[in-house]
Amino acid sequence: MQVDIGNALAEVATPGIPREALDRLDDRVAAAHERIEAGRASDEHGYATLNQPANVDVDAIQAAVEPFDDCENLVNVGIGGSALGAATISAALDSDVDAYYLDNVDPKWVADHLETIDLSKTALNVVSKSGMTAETLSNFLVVREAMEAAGVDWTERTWVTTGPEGNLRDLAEKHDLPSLPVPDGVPGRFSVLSTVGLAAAALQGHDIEAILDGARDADDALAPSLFDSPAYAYGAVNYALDQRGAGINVQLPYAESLETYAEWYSQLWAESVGKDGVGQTPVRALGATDQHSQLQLYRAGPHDKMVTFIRPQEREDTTIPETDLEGLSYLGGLTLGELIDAEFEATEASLANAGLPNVRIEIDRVDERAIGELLYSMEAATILAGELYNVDAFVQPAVEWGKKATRGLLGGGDFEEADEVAEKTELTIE
Ligand SMILES: O=P(O)(O)OC[C@H]1O[C@](O)(CO)[C@@H](O)[C@@H]1O
Repeated sequence: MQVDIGNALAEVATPGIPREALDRLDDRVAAAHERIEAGRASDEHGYATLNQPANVDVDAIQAAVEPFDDCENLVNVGIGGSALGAATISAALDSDVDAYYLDNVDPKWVADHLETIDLSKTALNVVSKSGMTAETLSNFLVVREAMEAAGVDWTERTWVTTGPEGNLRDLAEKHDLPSLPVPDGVPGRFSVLSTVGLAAAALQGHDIEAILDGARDADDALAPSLFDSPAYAYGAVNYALDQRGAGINVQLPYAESLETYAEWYSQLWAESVGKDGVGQTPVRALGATDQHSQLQLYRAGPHDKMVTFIRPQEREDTTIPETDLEGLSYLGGLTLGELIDAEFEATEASLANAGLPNVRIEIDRVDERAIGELLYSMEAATILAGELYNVDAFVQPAVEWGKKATRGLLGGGDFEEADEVAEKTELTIE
């Protein structure tokens, strides 16, 4: 993986990072790296994330999914870190198994899926670190009922990935379901390179050893200087630009297979650094599509953002047929890969020309090893940024109020503010 930070420097960008400021920041990166390495050495909560490749029991994962190797579909019920990592790998890589990620509790969306998926040929993976998440348990109960209605023995089609306690662990024990543990000391959003992300990948026939090899490549590339470490360079530049006013970071992958990656990155970054009034806001976008949507704002709007361009250096390709269409004959004989790469470079140049800071991330190709390297690198970048922001990157207390309010509104628990859940003045426009 390569990270080009040239378009984030003050020589070309506003806001930009003066080179001497980056040199000073590098001293903080070195100290942060030392802190991270100490946390890894003692398998400290959160820092243990970066030890994942060595801690994954690949044989246990393969054994857990082996009973389902006849399935045509995977339904993964989970939300947040219990879905987005596995979904990122599914979206990136080809498989004969159709994977569906039921994370949201949109009733029509869930019902439509259950009407179209042949549940008799489906493996159900229920994933929840806590085993208590309302969306996940509700969707599991709905899918189980649909399986029963379809005459499918759900206990023969289900495995569970969860912590040592909670409703899902109880369910697995009660029905003797195959189950996988979630790793200790790894917050859900950081758990893709563990059972949480890799079991679904294994079931889809992906080479999880190659994914872990890519993660090891990224681990090997960590160094006590941002100038020697692509992952730390990215985390440090995001932080430094945020400090200078680029409070938004647009994730702009130029590959449909990386669109879900932008969603995964958004949770990873936002839940990790969004604390104590600080934290850059990740925005999910897609190239070339958003050149016809948001680019106007990126180039001519406020310079309160940076853009992260991501692309594979190698692509499968398709030739554009010759044409005599007025003004478009130049496209004939080119390939769609040449076109999207030209758009990538032209859009990057357009933003650089307008002085908007941007960073280029390039991976070799969209395959297991490169995906593993990208995912691990972003985990390391986020952990480094947490050190630079001086926040605890491994908790997410701000999500709890809403959860309690939801339970309070539904009678699922005491929540004294329930009747003040949405304080607003009456000004409804009809
Ligand atoms: O895996 P669980 O415990 O169901 O949590 C799902 C998601 O919910 C959160 O805890 C936020 O509410 C995320 O951090 C986590 O990835």
